[in-house]
Formats: sequence, structure tokens, C-alpha cells
Amino acid sequence: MYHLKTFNAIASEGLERFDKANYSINESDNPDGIILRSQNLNDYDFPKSVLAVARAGAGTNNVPVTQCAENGIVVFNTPGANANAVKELVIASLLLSVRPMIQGANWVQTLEGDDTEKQVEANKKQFAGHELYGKKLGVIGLGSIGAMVANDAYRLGMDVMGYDPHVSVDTAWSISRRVKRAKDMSEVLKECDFITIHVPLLDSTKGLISNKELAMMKEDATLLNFSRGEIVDVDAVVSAVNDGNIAGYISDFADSRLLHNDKILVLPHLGASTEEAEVNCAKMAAATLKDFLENGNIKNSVNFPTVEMRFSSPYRLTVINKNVPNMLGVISSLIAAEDINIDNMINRGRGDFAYTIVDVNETSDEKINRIIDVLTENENIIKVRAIKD
Ligand SMILES: NC(=O)c1ccc[n+]([C@@H]2O[C@H](COP(=O)([O-])OP(=O)(O)OC[C@H]3O[C@@H](n4cnc5c(N)ncnc54)[C@H](O)[C@@H]3O)[C@@H](O)[C@H]2O)c1
Ligand SMILES: O=C(O)[C@H](O)COP(=O)(O)O
Repeated sequence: MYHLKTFNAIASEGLERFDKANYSINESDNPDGIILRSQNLNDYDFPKSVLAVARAGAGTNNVPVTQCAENGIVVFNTPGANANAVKELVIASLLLSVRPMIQGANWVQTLEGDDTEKQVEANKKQFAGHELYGKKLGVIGLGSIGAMVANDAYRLGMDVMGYDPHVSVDTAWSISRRVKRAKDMSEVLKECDFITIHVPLLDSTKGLISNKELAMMKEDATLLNFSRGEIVDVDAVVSAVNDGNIAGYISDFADSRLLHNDKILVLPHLGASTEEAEVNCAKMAAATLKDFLENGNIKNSVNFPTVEMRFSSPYRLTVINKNVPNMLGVISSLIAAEDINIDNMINRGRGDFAYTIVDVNETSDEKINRIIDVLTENENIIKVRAIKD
């Protein structure tokens, strides 16, 4: 029986993948797995029982990812599962920034008398706008969301320029060849009428857009931030907007300093809040967590490598260790010392950590437990599990 703990509302389509015979949800103080959305776990006291955390979403800045790795906790996210929802909101925001639809619609509601049509025709000029067609959009971060935004903005007739120094090969293939690759971020900042940011919040991206970057932007340019509030220096962007150095700011991250300003549109973190995205994320998070708990396979982790192997033996040992020399030697010689045959084995390292799956042709709990006890005492080994087929 595995025990799970959830934070935030996780779509039932995901949770129902955990069959009741083998899983309990929110019934134990010692969960094996955690599923969450934006709940901040950075100061959370993780129970020792936790083996994995699945973020039903893209950003994992609300989880202490490195600390989890040090404690042998695998952190997953759901790459791309909510990208379409964010893309649609970005496109809607671009349209809202050039067409004062909300202001016009609100004004219509204030009209009195029965000559509504006459009043509308006489006054609609104040809500005239511009078109996106032919304007230049800069996309900073060409991952799942950025790539979709770039492609669809191009289809709307915009000139699109993208910047991403670490773009993945898969994503690069998905981006239209009509999207120009910028050589650095300043090229995007200086040339574009709209700039939209789609990077994760990391130490290297905190304050990515501050006074210096805002000063490079055109006076009539609009900045959009659907990534994380901390990526844009709020005081700097408010000053840039108020001083007329840029035309406007659209953010999905509320902050009191951004409120009550006609040139700033703030949304209540709605990027991924469509039913479809919530279901996609919950299903993907459930699938990866289940595969890890039941089979020890790792896919879509942000702190461990992808390591997957079909079960081929009665027993599977999984080992999380520091990425130092001779760990495979230590593991395999202990198994050999118990006169056990290795059927299949896979190992991958990522940064300071590594993960190994070993399928062994053995059925004796006693022998397996002896191996686990010795491995657990090794200073370079963080966590060992035995999983029965
Ligand atoms: N508003 C929302 O509700 C919402 C929803 C989903 C994601 N997000 C945020 O958007 C972020 C991106 O999501 P995604 O699914 O596209 O992630 P992703 O991992 O697919 O793409 C991120 C891209 O950013 C690039 N990048 C990293 N540092 C960069 C830098 N300094 N300059 C340029 N590019 C850089 C990476 O190389 C990668 O290609 C998430 O990490 C999350 O914080 C917000
Ligand atoms: O990083 C993400 O996926 C988004 O910020 C979504 O957050 P949410 O799951 O709280 O809507």
C-alpha cells in the first residue's frame, strides 16, 4: 500500500489513476509521495517517508529541488502539459494590449437612455486600438510555452524573434523557421514591440528584467510576464511604465505595487487554470509518480536523470547515490557476494547525483535485505529500495 499526500486542488482525472486497493490519499502522516501545484514547500518539513514529489505543473521553484535530491527525494514536473493554456492567455493578453476591449465593454454598460446605438457610434473612437499584424514580438525562453507562443504569433502575422541560449533539440525542431533566432537578449529588448518571458525561476533568472534591460526597450513596447513575478524587478518595471520608458506591463503574478495603474494589467495567476490543463497536468503527474513508486522508473524529473527499464526479474533494487566513481562496482560486488545474478542494470548520473536500477534473479527477502543494509551504510548512498515484481 502506498500513501499519498496532496496539496492544492488536483484534478480527479489524475487522482483516480491511483487505485484504492493500493493507494491511500491524505490518510497518512507518512506519505510515500506528494502531489501538489503551487503550494510553497520551501520551508516544509518533509516526513522521512517521502520518496517523491510530483508537481502538477511546470515551475518547481515552490519545491526545494536540490535539498530533495540530497535526501533522495525525486521531484517530477509535467513538461508541456499546461503549455497550450498559457499560450492562449498570452495571445489573449497581446490582443487586449492593443485593443481596449475591456474598457469599451465596461463603458457600454454605463450607458443610459434608449439611444444606445447613437451614443456608441458617437463615442467609440476613444476605444480605437491597433493591430498585432506586422508588429514585432520577442520571446525570451523557447521551451514548451515560448515555442507555442512564437509559432502562433507568427501565424497571426507578427514578426517573431526568439532568444534561448539552452533551447532543447526537440523544441528547436518545433519552432517555425520563420521565427528569427536572436543572438542575445539585448537584441530582443531593443527591437521588439512586445516582449514575452517564458523562462523558469532560477537563481540565474531572478531579476532577469530590471532597470538595465527595461532601459533598452522601446518607449512604445509592452512587456508580458507569465513566468514568475520575481523574474521581473517590480519596482523597476513600475518606474519604467510611470516614466514612459515602456508602454505597459502585463503580469500573471499579482503584487500590490502593480495595482491601480492603467498601464499595468495584472491577472491572478491564471496561466494554467483551464480545465484541460489541470486534467493534463494531474494525469501526467499521477502517471510519473505511479511508475516511480511501483517500478522505480524515473521520467520527467527535475533533479534526477531519466532512467527507465522494463521489469525483468522478481526483484528490483533502486539506488540513489552521490555521483562519485565506483558506485556501480560497490553495488554489483555486494550482489555478487550474495551469489545473486544480475539480470539487467541501468545507471545514469545527473550533476551531483546518480540513479541505478538493478533487476536481480532472486526471491529471498533475507538476501535482499542484507544487501540493502550494507548499501545503506555506505556514505555515498542516499536511498535504496527493493521493489517486487
Ligand atoms: N502563469 C502560469 O500559470 C504558468 C504556467 C506554466 C508555466 N509557467 C512558468 O513558465 C515557465 C516556463 O514554462 P515552460 O513549460 O515553457 O518550461 P520549459 O522548461 O519547457 O521552457 C523554459 C525555457 O527557458 C529557457 N531558459 C532558461 N533560462 C533562460 C534564459 N536566461 N534566457 C532565455 N531562455 C532561458 C530554457 O532553455 C527552456 O527552453 C515555468 O518554469 C513556470 O515558471 C507559468
Ligand atoms: O508553473 C506552472 O505550471 C504554473 O504556474 C501553474 O501553477 P498552478 O498549478 O498553481 O496553476
